[in-house]
Amino acid sequence: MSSNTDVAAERVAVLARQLCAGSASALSLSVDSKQMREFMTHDNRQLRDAIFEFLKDDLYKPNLYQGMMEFREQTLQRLKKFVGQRFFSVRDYNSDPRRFIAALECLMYADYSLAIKAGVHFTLCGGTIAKLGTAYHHNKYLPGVDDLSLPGCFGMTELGHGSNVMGIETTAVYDAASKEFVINTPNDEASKYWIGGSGQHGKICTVFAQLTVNGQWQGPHVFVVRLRDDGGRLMPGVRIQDQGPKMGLNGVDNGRIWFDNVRVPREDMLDAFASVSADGVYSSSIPSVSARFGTVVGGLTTGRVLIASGGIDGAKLALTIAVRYSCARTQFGDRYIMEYVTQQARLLPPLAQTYAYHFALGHLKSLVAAKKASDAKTIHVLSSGLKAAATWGRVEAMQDCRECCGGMGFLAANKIGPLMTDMNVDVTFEGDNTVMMQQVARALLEERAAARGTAPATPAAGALAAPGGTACARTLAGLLAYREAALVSQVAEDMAAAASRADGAAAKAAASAAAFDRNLDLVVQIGWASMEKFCYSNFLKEVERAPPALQPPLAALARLYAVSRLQRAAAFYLAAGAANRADVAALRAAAADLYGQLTAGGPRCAAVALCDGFGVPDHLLQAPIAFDWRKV
Ligand SMILES: Cc1cc2nc3c(=O)[nH]c(=O)nc-3n(C[C@H](O)[C@H](O)[C@H](O)COP(=O)(O)OP(=O)(O)OC[C@H]3O[C@@H](n4cnc5c(N)ncnc54)[C@H](O)[C@@H]3O)c2cc1C
Repeated sequence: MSSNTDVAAERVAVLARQLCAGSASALSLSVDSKQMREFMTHDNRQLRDAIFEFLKDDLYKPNLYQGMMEFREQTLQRLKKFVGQRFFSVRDYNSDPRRFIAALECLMYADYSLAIKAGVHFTLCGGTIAKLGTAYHHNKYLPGVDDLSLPGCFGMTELGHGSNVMGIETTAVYDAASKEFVINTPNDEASKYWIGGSGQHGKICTVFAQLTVNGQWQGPHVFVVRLRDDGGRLMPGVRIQDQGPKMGLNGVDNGRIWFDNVRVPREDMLDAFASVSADGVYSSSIPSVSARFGTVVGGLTTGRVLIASGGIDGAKLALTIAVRYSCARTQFGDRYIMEYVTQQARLLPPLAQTYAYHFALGHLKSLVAAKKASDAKTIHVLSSGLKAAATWGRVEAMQDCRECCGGMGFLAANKIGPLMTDMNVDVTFEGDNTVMMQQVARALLEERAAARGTAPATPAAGALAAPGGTACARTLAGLLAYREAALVSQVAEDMAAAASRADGAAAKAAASAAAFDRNLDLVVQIGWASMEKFCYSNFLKEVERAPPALQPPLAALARLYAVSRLQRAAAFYLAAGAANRADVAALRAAAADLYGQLTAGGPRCAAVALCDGFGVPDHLLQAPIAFDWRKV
């Protein structure tokens, strides 16, 4: 290829060849799981293999009998031993984000508490210092993050302010006489709440506080605050209450923090985007408080990427266990339980979806690694939407996997149950999912307003029921795109109508915002529709990119992903007139056909090989039923 134009032209041609290429229907699909694993591992293969090998250490074997305090100590020891290997550095957060992400991703397979304790320390604390700090902070703190001599916390949330971060009340007032910031918790609702690692072990915390300099409020800024001294004693003015047992994730010591006139040296405000001079002059290249705050939190998307990744990897673990078990377990004679269509309908769409999310995340990580300023908005929107879709998808997939393993799914040794409770919080932290989906919808509504978009034309019903309809990628993609456009249009028109009835710019903005809130149910659906449209089109590109032997099973999974998402939204398409009863029946038939292809062959079927293609090492899969259910 001689130029970018040629590359783009070839890409379009390749995709066009794929669209409506017809059904690749076959009785069964063959999958080389080793080749699939290699294809699925986009980056840092050697690093991942080395960490997986290291995690064979006995310290990382599950201990299901210990209490909370022992679990916390074990998690700390696990983290210390991992850190001692120096697989990566917190500096990779900026210089090699994919390496940083890959190293932390691997921990999730060993234990979610370990992954979160490491994530809070390296990503939320260390990454914030790396991203929002400058050379002074890097030199002062990052070595202590890398060797864990300064266990770190991230202090954003307050008792009264979770999703609304701009509303935090912790204050930081600059005292020019002492050249220090004075940090205070003005009331109990302003106490920092849920702060991971602060209950017992944390020594430093990146604290978000409302900054005032010379009586002028400048909005939230981030300060590195010492919580405990080298001996682990609380610093003057810092009060911490251990939050005790939680629903899950009990290897992490969450705490509640109050600050009472805590003095922080002027240099310890993270100053990549704003600074305060010794004599108390505030300066920033970003003039408005809201834009400044947007830039600050916009730089911290890696945490969200890792939570999305954890959700996807959690689904991989649960699906590998449940699919293997379902293809080996017999019931009512010698029928494998995977032969029941109910079992297939609960396990195979999540399998397809997990592949779709894995590839979507790969795309997101490549955007993060490319570090182009022009991608900032896309990264924000995609990381928000994918975090919500992947974690909500994980919740559902794991519950289905648990049920599909019958009583065995309830046995803690079989891993799915404990993982479900540990991971349950991923729909909430790093941005509540409902609020995350709003970010996606807001971006689309803004784009539509800027483009002065109009309502999309409704596709004619009957396309899916036509010959080859459900095998036509263009038809499937078109319907997914239509749902996004139609929902955006519906909400945009309601917001515009509300604004047109109000007088004056402020009243119009308020009326429009109220209409947005009235439509929040649709707004969340916009988020889903947008992720489905993106994940499917991205999946098709991965099919084209795959080695020829992998293309048929990947194409079948891509098709199942689209078909199952359309099935879910059948009521929408019927109500819109974009589908009829025959279309809905065609979707059901297509799903059944794909289930047949994926499960033909019993224990050696494509579904098992596709789970093996996720590449979860056996020593981290652990669940006895994933190997021989008769030997639990
Ligand atoms: C185990 C755990 C660990 C955590 N670790 C940390 C940490 O280390 N550091 C840190 O700073 N924080 C941490 N958090 C806090 C976490 O980020 C917050 O819990 C999260 O941001 C949600 O805030 P909230 O709990 O106040 O819920 P809320 O924001 O009060 O949400 C409650 C409900 O209200 C809904 N809601 C809220 N606003 C809207 C809206 N605008 N539109 C529609 N619905 C809305 C939500 O969808 C949700 O259903 C942790 C939380 C947990 C549970």
